Amino acid sequence: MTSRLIADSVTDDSVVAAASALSLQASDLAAKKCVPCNAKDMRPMKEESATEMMAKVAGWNLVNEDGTLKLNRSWKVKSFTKGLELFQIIGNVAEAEGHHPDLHLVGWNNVKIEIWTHAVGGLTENDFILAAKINGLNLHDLLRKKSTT
Ligand SMILES: C[C@H](O)[C@H](O)[C@H]1CNC2=NC(N)=NC(=O)C2=N1
Repeated sequence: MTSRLIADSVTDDSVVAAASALSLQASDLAAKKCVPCNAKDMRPMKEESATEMMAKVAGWNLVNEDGTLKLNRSWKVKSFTKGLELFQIIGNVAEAEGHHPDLHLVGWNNVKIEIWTHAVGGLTENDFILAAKINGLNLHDLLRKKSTT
């Protein structure tokens, strides 16, 4: 499986600059509700549109995994149990939205969250809504300092 980083909202200057201008839009995104993924007309987002959306989800990466666009973000947590707590907090948001991330906890304290719309095999606005909602969570007590990678 080859995974190619396309853009991340931390190091890409143009995205960071846009992010400050769009930070208001980020909260707009977090206020939206995910829609059921079984709509027949649902199509995966093009890479260009996804890249434009990255400014609204600070800290997330856009990757292309063998043709499937995905969002991901990693953190180091303070302990294995804090990692499980983080999964539960994010899981509650996912259940409320009816839209779910892939949760990885490896090497006891390395958390990686991947989000994409499985029903269409790529990214939809649902994925960005979920990422924006996750960004709105207070995970401070669970994360090791300097834990966003
Ligand atoms: C009907 C309902 O929207 C689907 O079962 C949902 C559940 N959660 C989901 N989550 C994600 N990430 N992708 C999906 O396609 C998906 N489908």
